[in-house]
Amino acid sequence: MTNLVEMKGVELSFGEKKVLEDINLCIREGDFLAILGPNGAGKTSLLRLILGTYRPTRGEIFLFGVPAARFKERYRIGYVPQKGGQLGSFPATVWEAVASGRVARTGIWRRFTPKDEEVIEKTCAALDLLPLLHQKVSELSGGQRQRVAIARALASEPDILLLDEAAEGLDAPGEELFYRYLAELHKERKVTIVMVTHDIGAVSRRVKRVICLNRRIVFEGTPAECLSNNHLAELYGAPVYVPGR
Ligand SMILES: Nc1ncnc2c1ncn2[C@@H]1O[C@H](COP(=O)(O)OP(=O)(O)OP(=O)(O)O)[C@@H](O)[C@H]1O
Repeated sequence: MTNLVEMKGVELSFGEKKVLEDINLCIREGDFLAILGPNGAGKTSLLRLILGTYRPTRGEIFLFGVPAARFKERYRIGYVPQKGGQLGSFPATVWEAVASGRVARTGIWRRFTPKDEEVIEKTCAALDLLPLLHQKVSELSGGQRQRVAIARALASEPDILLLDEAAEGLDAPGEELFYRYLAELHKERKVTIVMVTHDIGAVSRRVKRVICLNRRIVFEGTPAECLSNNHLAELYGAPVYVPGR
């Protein structure tokens, strides 16, 4: 099985402040992984290392087998930032916003082919965005914008999708649709999924593997192992109530 992401002895510091330490991590093709951890644990920073927006202070990162600094095929990594990034001020329609995600694959100079347009439309359909295609993103609700952010990340047909608290702000039907779509992406389109989340209930039901992060990786295993051994209480420093357990 191919390693899509490999981190070896990775450390990240900002000045004197060590944000991540001794990170050894493999994300393999077909993984469905959740990263849990308290506020400030370094979860977003870990995603940013994968995205190449942060460089490690120490250690090595390989993306699809290539050293991260030399990795060019960025479209293979889809990213949904916390709260959908700055999509709220996006001066564009839903279709344009999602299409801008496709540009990561096509490059800015090439016109869209019918196949590009088909992918954009299918992605919008899967996230129930077809009725909103011509609306301005700035006029949407937070949950609708979040779906646009997810569709935008998927429009480049990435091999791996990084989601930073992406279900936050979705209502119950929106959340159900979101998880159903993730499961389908993972199963049918073989997209590898890495989600940073605080939603332990959702994690325990849906993912295959959990990583608990608090500057270091303090646990790695199945959701059942994570829940059965009090790792969460240790991680968060207090007992954790998990709905449905
Ligand atoms: N560019 C930066 N410059 C300085 N410090 C930073 C920078 N980016 C992150 N940090 C610090 O790194 C630490 C980890 O931040 P990070 O956002 O990765 O945590 P997190 O686990 O995602 O937190 P949350 O659950 O609150 O989103 C924090 O103390 C943060 O202030």
